[in-house]
Amino acid sequence: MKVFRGLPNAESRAPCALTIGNFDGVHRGHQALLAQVREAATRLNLDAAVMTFEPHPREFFAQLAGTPEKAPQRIANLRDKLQSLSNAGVDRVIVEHFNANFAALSPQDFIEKILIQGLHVRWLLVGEDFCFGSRRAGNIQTLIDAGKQYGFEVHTMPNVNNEGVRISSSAIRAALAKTDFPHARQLLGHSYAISGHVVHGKKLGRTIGFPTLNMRVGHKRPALSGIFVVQVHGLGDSPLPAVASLGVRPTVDDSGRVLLETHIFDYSGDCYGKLLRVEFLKKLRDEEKYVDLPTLTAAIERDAQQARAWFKEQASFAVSATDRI
Ligand SMILES: Cc1cc2nc3c(=O)[nH]c(=O)nc-3n(C[C@H](O)[C@H](O)[C@H](O)COP(=O)(O)O)c2cc1C
Ligand SMILES: Nc1ncnc2c1ncn2[C@@H]1O[C@H](COP(=O)(O)OP(=O)(O)OP(=O)(O)O)[C@@H](O)[C@H]1O
Repeated sequence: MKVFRGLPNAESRAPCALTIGNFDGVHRGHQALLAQVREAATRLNLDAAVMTFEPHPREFFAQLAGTPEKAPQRIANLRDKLQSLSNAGVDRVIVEHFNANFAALSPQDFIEKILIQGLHVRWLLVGEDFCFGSRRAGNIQTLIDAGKQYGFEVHTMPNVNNEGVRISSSAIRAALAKTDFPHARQLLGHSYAISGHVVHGKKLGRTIGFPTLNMRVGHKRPALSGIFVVQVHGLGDSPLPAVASLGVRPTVDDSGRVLLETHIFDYSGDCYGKLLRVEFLKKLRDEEKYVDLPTLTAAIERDAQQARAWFKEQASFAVSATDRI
C-alpha cells in the first residue's frame, strides 16, 4: 500500500475507486465499505484508494475555536489506521492535511481540484450522510451531478448496524469511555489495542522495581486513560500478561505528553525499537498524582497484584470451561 501526504504527484495519479472519511478505529462499518471499494477496484481495474484526514477535522475546528477539549478523543493513531487500511486491501491512502485552506474549499473546487485533477476518481463510495466542502455545503446529490458531468460513478453505502444501531467511531469512543471492552470489540470487529515502537523513558521504573516499556501515543486525547490489565503482542508466539498506564504520569512528568507504559510480568528482555501491540483487557483505576515515589510505587504494586489475580481468575475460568466439555 502506498501512502501519500497530500495529493499524489502526477505520475502516481492512477485512476481510482475511492472512499473518503476519518476512519478512526476502522470499525466494522468501515470494513464493509472498504470491502466494496476493493471489489469495485478489482472489477474495474482501478486502484483502491482512501482519502483520510490529519488532524481529524473536528480537532482542527476545536483548535480554531480555542476549545481543544472539544476535539474528539482518538481511538487509533495514524500507524494503526494505515495498518487496518492495508489489511483491508487498500492500494493507496491519501493523508490530507486538514487545515484552513482545505476547510475553505468550495464543493465545486473539492470536486475539480481534489477528486478529478488530484485523484482521477472513476468510482466513489461514501456513506448516506456524507457532506463535504466549506460549511459542509456539498452532499450526495452534488456528487451525483458532478459524476454525470465528469464521468465517475457515485455510490452510497447503506448503514452497517450492530443490534439496530449504526456502528460509528463515536459509539466506540463512548464504549471505551465506559471501558466496556466487549462492546468496543463488537463494534470494531477486533479487540481494542494500541501499537507503537518502544522508546526510551526516564529509566525510573527499573529503580522502583517496575521497569516499563514506553510507547508514544501520538495524539493528545486518547479514547482511554488510566491503569489497565493488558497483554502485549509481538514478543514471541503468545501474548504476554502485563499491567499498563495510559496517560500523562502527573507524579513524575509535567509535559502533558501522553505515554503508554507497560510492565510485563516476569520479563527482562530488551524491547527498545520493537513494534509491539498492547491489547486492553480491564481497567483497574484512574491515573493519580501521588505525593512521592514510594506512594506511587505502593500503588503500582497493588495494580500489579490485581492484574496478576485477574489473569489467574481468567485461567481458572478457562480450565473449568474445558472441564465441562
Ligand atoms: C501499573 C502502573 C501504574 C501507574 N500509575 C501511575 C499513576 O497513577 N500516576 C503517575 O503519575 N504515574 C503512574 N505510572 C507511571 C509511572 O510514573 C512510571 O511508570 C514511572 O515513573 C517510570 O517511568 P519511566 O518508564 O519513564 O522510567 C504508572 C505506571 C504503571 C506501570
Ligand atoms: N456503520 C456504517 N455503515 C456504513 N458506512 C459507514 C458506517 N460508519 C461510517 N461509514 C462511512 O465510512 C466513511 C468514513 O466514516 P467516518 O470515519 O468519517 O465516520 P464515522 O465512523 O461515522 O465516525 P464519527 O462517529 O466520528 O462520525 C463515511 O463515508 C461514512 O459514512
